[in-house]
Amino acid sequence: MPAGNTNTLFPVFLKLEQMKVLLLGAGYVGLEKLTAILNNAPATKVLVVAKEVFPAFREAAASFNNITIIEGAYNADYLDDCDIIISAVNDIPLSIIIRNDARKKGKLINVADKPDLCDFYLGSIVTKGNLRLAISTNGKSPTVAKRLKEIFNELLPDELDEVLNNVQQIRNRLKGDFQHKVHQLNELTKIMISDGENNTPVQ
Ligand SMILES: C[C@@]1(CC(=O)O)C2=NC(=C\c3[nH]c(c(CCC(=O)O)c3CC(=O)O)Cc3[nH]c(c(CC(=O)O)c3CCC(=O)O)/C=C3\N/C(=C\2)[C@@H](CCC(=O)O)[C@]3(C)CC(=O)O)/[C@H]1CCC(=O)O
Ligand SMILES: NC(=O)c1ccc[n+]([C@@H]2O[C@H](COP(=O)([O-])OP(=O)(O)OC[C@H]3O[C@@H](n4cnc5c(N)ncnc54)[C@H](O)[C@@H]3O)[C@@H](O)[C@H]2O)c1
Repeated sequence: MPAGNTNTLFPVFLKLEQMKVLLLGAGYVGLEKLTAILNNAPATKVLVVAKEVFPAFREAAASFNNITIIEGAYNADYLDDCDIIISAVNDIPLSIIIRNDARKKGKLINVADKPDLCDFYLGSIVTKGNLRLAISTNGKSPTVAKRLKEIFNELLPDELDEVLNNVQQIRNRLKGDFQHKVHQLNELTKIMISDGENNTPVQ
């Protein structure tokens, strides 16, 4: 392990729209997590189970026909027909029960705002067209993650999406073996890491 690397989280980008998410709780935190899902992967099938559904939550879900809401208490059977779980029930003993039920059934769970109970964390997300950056502070400070998102949003040019589309077109047109293609694509994109003055790649 490289010296000083204390963050052992392994980042992945899920094709959430091909999955079924169980969201437990439809209050303030539940709404934050629903919004995170809908902002990033709007066609995801989400089953929401909550004893009480807050009006703002209902309103946010209303225009999506892929969100099903069941008004009722949690029961472990709900875990069976889902791929991953996000729990926002605002009740620590219940959250521990849900986490243990998920473990027994081999399902990954995020217990909102409870790092010790999570199998994975949600990240703070920067999107420029096809480009997506996910930021985590290893759970140290979601507020800093949010600020970094704002900084990257400002810093990254909107034209990046055009660059991605252009390079993809060139990639599709390139002939030759794999190594030749890799070389061509690396030459083509060298300018992105040059200092602009003398085209020297930044080390
Ligand atoms: C990134 C983001 C994604 C999302 O949720 O979509 C996210 N939290 C966001 C915002 C945010 N959350 C909180 C505040 C209030 C200020 C503060 O407390 O700092 C703010 C800021 C705000 O809202 O302004 C409260 C909070 N959150 C956690 C704790 C518990 C603790 O820290 O121990 C507490 C205290 C609860 C309490 O005291 O009651 C824990 C987690 N929150 C995480 C993710 C995971 C770690 C991510 C990482 O590795 O950095 C992790 C571990 C688990 C998880 O929930 O997945 C989203 C950014 C949205 C954006 O980009 O705009
Ligand atoms: N900034 C704001 O606008 C605002 C507004 C409200 C609350 N808050 C903050 O948000 C926090 C509370 O939000 P929250 O989302 O954690 O709690 P919450 O009370 O808003 O929501 C909890 C959800 O879990 C559900 N639930 C509880 N037990 C259940 C069970 N056994 N089965 C199924 N569902 C169950 C509830 O019905 C509810 O839908 C507090 O810290 C509060 O200060 C902020």
